[in-house]
Amino acid sequence: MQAQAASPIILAENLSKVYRSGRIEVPAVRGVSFAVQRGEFVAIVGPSGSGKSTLFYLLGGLTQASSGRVVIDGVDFATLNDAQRTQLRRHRIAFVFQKFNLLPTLSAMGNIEVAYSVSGRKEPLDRAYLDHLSDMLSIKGRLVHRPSELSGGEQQRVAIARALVTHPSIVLADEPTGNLDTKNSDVVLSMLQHCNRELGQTVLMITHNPEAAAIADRILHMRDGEIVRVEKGRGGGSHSTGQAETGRSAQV
Ligand SMILES: Nc1ncnc2c1ncn2[C@@H]1O[C@H](COP(=O)(O)OP(=O)(O)OP(=O)(O)O)[C@@H](O)[C@H]1O
Repeated sequence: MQAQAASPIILAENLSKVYRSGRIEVPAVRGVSFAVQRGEFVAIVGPSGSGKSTLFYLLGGLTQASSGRVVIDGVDFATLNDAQRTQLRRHRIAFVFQKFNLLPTLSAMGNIEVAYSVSGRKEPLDRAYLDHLSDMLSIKGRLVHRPSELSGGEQQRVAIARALVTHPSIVLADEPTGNLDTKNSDVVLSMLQHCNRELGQTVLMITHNPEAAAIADRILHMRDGEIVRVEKGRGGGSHSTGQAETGRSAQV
């Protein structure tokens, strides 16, 4: 495979994942190659079962590829042991999921603090930045409450603050607006846009929602475990170069 001039922050090369259950094999991701440039906003869309979440887990190092490789900022996941992989994930990547995954016994603030401490950063939590995020996400007055006392939209906004307060270089979001009404979806998408445009963070978002996908620089369409089409989004960032070789035919 040809080397690329610009080094992508995320590189997937000939990536495949086959789930095996007894004698049954499900090829969920089939030979996918693409690159995401630093500061790019990429959306992944596709019908249910097309392999979006599996690709997401592979890119985040949450599951191991059956073949092919994922390289994050020059580091190949396959060269790392479990502890190193966790370390890379915690330092570079923030995850946002459709289900907010907040710990029920802790307040919103407690959730953010625990996640920050688990992230293993040496510097103390940036309270001023958290204040800024809380303002942007309109959750300032809600941080003392437990998840059960928050609406779904508020819970997701807390989850976004929790993800962003670590200043991650990559934000991976799996259906972040999937459980939200339009108003809350708009807040979440604006926040992702903000961290991409103003803070230069790389965002990769899976979505079923064409409106949400349209804010990206690039939209990758998946079907049957493959990327079948690449489309330019409204984001129009200037980063969409340097696709891996096999993704080139679909490049915009
Ligand atoms: N743990 C698993 N074991 C076996 N098969 C799985 C597993 N997880 C996913 N699959 C199968 O892999 C294929 C891709 O699933 P995946 O969840 O990645 O798709 P998706 O595009 O994210 O779907 P959705 O939009 O419905 O979430 C599907 O056929 C699914 O049934």
